[in-house]
Amino acid sequence: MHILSAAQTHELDQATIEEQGIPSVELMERAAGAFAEWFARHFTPHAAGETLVLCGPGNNGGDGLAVARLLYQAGYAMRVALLPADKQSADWQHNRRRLPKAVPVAEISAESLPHIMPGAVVIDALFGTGLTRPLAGLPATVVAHLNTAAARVVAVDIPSGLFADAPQPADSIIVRAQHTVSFGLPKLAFLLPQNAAFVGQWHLKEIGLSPHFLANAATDWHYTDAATVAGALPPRPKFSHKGTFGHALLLAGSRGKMGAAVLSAGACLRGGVGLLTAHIPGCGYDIFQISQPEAMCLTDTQADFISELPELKPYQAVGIGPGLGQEAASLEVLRQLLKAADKPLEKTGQPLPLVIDADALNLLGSHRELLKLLPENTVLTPHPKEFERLTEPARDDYHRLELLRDFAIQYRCLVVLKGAYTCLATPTGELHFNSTGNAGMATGGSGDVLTGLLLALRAHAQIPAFEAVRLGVYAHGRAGDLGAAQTGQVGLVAGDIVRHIGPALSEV
Ligand SMILES: NC(=O)C1=CN([C@@H]2O[C@H](COP(=O)(O)OP(=O)(O)OC[C@H]3O[C@@H](n4cnc5c(N)ncnc54)[C@H](OP(=O)(O)O)[C@@H]3O)[C@@H](O)[C@H]2O)[C@H](O)CC1
Ligand SMILES: [K+]
Repeated sequence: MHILSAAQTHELDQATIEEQGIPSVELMERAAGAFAEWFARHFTPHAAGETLVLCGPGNNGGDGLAVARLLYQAGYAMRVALLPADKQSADWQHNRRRLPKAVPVAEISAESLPHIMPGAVVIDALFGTGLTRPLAGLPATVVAHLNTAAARVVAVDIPSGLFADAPQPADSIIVRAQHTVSFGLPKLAFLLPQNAAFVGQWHLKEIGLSPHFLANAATDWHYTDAATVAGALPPRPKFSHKGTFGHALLLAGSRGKMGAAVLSAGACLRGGVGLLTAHIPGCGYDIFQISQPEAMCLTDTQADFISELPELKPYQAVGIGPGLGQEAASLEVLRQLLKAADKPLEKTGQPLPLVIDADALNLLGSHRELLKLLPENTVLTPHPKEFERLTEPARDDYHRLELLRDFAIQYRCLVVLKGAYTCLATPTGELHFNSTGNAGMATGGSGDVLTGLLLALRAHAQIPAFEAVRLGVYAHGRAGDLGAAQTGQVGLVAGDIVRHIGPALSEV
C-alpha cells in the first residue's frame, strides 16, 4: 500500500471525484459515513453522552458537520462548536445547511471556549490534511483547552495541528486523540514514535478512492500489509529436496549469550531453510546441539567467542551478529566475511547474501571503514541505537528516516530499522513500513529471531533480496501477533515468536 503526501492526498480526492463523476460532497459523505459507522461501533449513544464536534473551516470541518448530522440521526446527543474563519469551503457550507436545526451550534471565541466535562466524548474536526502551518492564535487556544479537558477525543482523519508528512516545531500545539479514524491511506505521521501521543490508536476506513490513482502514484513511502506480501513465498515444489531451499551459515553466540544463537537458529529453521550450519564458540557446543538438533554445528577453537571464519563455499547465505560479542578476533572474522562475500557467486552472479545484526553492527559502527566493504544488498537489522552508531544521532524521527534512506542508498544495502512499524530502506531510496507486530516483541531475543528468519529467506534461491526482507519483517511481526494472541503481550518471549513463524508464513 502506498503512503502519500498531503498534496498527493488532495490530488487523489480530485482524481476520485473526476473518475467516478461524483460531486465532492459525495466523497465527504462517504468519509463522514465511514467515521460515523466506526463511532457507532465504539460508543453507544448512552456511553458517548452528549458529544461535541469541533469543526474548522475546511473540508475536515465539513466532515465534522456531516458526522454530527449522521450521528444525530442515529440517536446520539450532538452539539457543534465552529471555529470562526473568513471563509469556509463549499462542502463545509453544504453540510452546514444540512445540519438539523435541533443540533445546538456555537461559534468559538477566546472568551467562550466550549465547555468540556472530564470524560466527555469530543470529535476533533478542526484541521485535516489541509493544515499549512503550526496552529497559533485561537485554533491553538482551542486545542490546548481540549488537551487539558481530560476528554475522550476521536480525531477525524488526523489529529488537528499534526502535519501529515513533514516535521514541525517540537512545541507545536496538537490534539491528543485516543483514536484517529483516517480515510483511504495511512499518513506518514502515524508511523513515527514522536507522534504516538497525538494519534492514539489509528483506524483506516475505505472510502472508494481512485484505485487507478493509487496504483500509479509516485511515492517512496510504502506500507506493508497482508495484501502486499500475499504470494511472496513460493510454494514448496513436490519434488524438492533440502538443497532446494539453500544452506545457511549462522555466526553467532559467545559465553553467556548462546541463547541468541539458539533463537536465531530456531527462527532460521522455522523460516524454511534447507540446511543450517551454525559456527559457534566451543563453550556453546552442548547447549546448541541439544536445543537445535535439526542444525549442524561447527565449533571455533576459541571457547568463549568466535575467532575463525569457516570455508564459505557450501553456503547460499550467511548471518552474523546475534550474541557475537565485540572481541577483536570477531571483528577480524567480520572483516574477512565482508571481503570474501563481495565476489559474485558462480550460480547467481550476485555477492553472497549477508544478514548483519547486533554486535556485528556495533563492530561496523566502531570501525566504519568496513562499511565500504558491504556487498550489494547486504541486510542490516539495527534498532535505533545501533543505527545511530552507524550514522549520527537523529534530531527527530523524520531526520532518522532521512539518515536511513541516505545510508541504504550510499551503501546499496537493505536496512531494517527495528521498532513499531519497522522500516525497511532500499538501495533505491524507498521506505517500507511494516504493519505487523506488537509491543510484546520489545523483549530480549526478538531481534535474534528476525535475523534467523531473514537468513532463511535470503538463502532461498527463488526470492529476490528485497522481497525476502519485506516478507521476513512482515512474517516476524505476524508471528509475534499470533504468539501474543496466546500469551498476551506481557507474557510474550522470543521463543514464542519462533514457534509462530510457521503459521505466519503459511498465511502469506
Ligand atoms: N480523501 C480524503 O482523504 C478525503 C478527505 N476529506 C477531508 O478533507 C480534509 C482536508 O480538507 P482541506 O479543506 O483540504 O483542509 P483542512 O480542512 O485540513 O483545512 C484547510 C483550512 O484550514 C486553513 N488552515 C490551514 N492551516 C491552518 C492553521 N495553521 N491555522 C488556521 N487555519 C489553517 C486553510 O486556510 P489557509 O489559511 O491555509 O488558506 C483552510 O481554510 C481531510 O483531512 C479530510 O478530513 C474529504 O472530506 C473526503 C475525502
Ligand atoms: K482533525
